[in-house]
Amino acid sequence: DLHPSYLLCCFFGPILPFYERVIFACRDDPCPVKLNLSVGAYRTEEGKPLVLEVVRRAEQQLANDRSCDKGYLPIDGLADFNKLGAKLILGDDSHALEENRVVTIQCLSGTGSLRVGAEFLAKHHQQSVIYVPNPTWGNHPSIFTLAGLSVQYFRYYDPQTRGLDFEGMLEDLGAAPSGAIVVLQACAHNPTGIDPTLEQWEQIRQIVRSKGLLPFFDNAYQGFASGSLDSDAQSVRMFVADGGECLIAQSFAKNMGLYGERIGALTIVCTSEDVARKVHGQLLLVVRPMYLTPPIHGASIVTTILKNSDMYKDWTIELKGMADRIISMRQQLYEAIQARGTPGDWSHIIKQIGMFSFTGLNEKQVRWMAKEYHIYMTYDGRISMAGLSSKTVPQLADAIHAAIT
Ligand SMILES: Cc1ncc(COP(=O)(O)O)c(CNOCC(=O)O)c1O
Repeated sequence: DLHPSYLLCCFFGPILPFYERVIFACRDDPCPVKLNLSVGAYRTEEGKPLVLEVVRRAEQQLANDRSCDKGYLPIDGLADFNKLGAKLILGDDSHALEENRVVTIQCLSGTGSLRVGAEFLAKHHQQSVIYVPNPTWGNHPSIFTLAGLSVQYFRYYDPQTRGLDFEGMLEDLGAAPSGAIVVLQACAHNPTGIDPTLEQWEQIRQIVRSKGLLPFFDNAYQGFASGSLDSDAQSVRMFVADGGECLIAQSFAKNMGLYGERIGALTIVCTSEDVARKVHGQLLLVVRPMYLTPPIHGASIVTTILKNSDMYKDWTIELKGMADRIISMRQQLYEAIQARGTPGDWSHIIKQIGMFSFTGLNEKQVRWMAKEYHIYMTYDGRISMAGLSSKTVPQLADAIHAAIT
């Protein structure tokens, strides 16, 4: 009969994911000019979180609407949200939507969509092997393993070129067993910031289809990468257009700034309306014992914005503003590094896209920069470009120069 505290101590051992260790080290650093570049959330030029103006207007409209209540949503969430969210990623002219081959259910943001999809696949898909990029978002392996899938990796990042290991990726996908699930980050790859070109996506699509692999898109940054919702959806739409099956995890955390509302959706594109109907029923059986029904507020905000053409337009303007600020930070950091004559080719800083940049700094250099310059990033050298501002770019460029030379 183990004493309860003994059990707890077994669980809360010293091993914290490196992500948390960096967060705590930064939090505990008393330096007034410390710089936290490890958090994957947008910050303004002033370093503050951003609530979009259009979100505030939508919330005001909801607050004034006396017909709104706080009753349970259905298990699959807010119907209008599901419909509008599916159109956002698949496109207004999607044949899959016209042919009723699409199932979309509201889930707890991107993470919840990935988990529900993984639980569904573990239960119904004939292959339990799921391939993820190497490297990938740190939470992917746990989400899929806990759902009962067996995680394998395909080559993705080439440390020599600090770019995509495209040949290695194709070779690994070509060697995957038929029916294996393949996780593809739709845009703004986390942690590398490296996306395939459209031509490369087409080659990836051909090998996935020819090998009978099942694509599972993680679409956490639509519109946030390039500033265009349609451009950032091209990889997904390329696959859906060929009539094959795929899963898509959607998040409104980054592109609508709704991190804490936990609003997202899982879309499964099927080969027929009849299969879609059966898949929908099975998804309800996954969700009900997991969390019964999803939260209403975030879904109401997104639906209010997506169904009102003026609010939708205003959202796209604010969204492009966030993407443009990050792109500007990339350009400013690259120029500051160049101005210091820091050895090496740093063009990957401006070639990469989205929230993150894989700097190529090693763990020793990252730890030294934290100690000497109070600059914090994950130990794999990933920095959140959203954490930078025009004022702090010189501080980071100085630190990189000192760490390299
Ligand atoms: C690729 C990817 N998928 C999914 C998600 C999940 O996002 P959410 O569940 O908030 O929608 C995220 C969120 N990233 O978290 C920040 C970080 O890596 O520091 C993500 O990056």
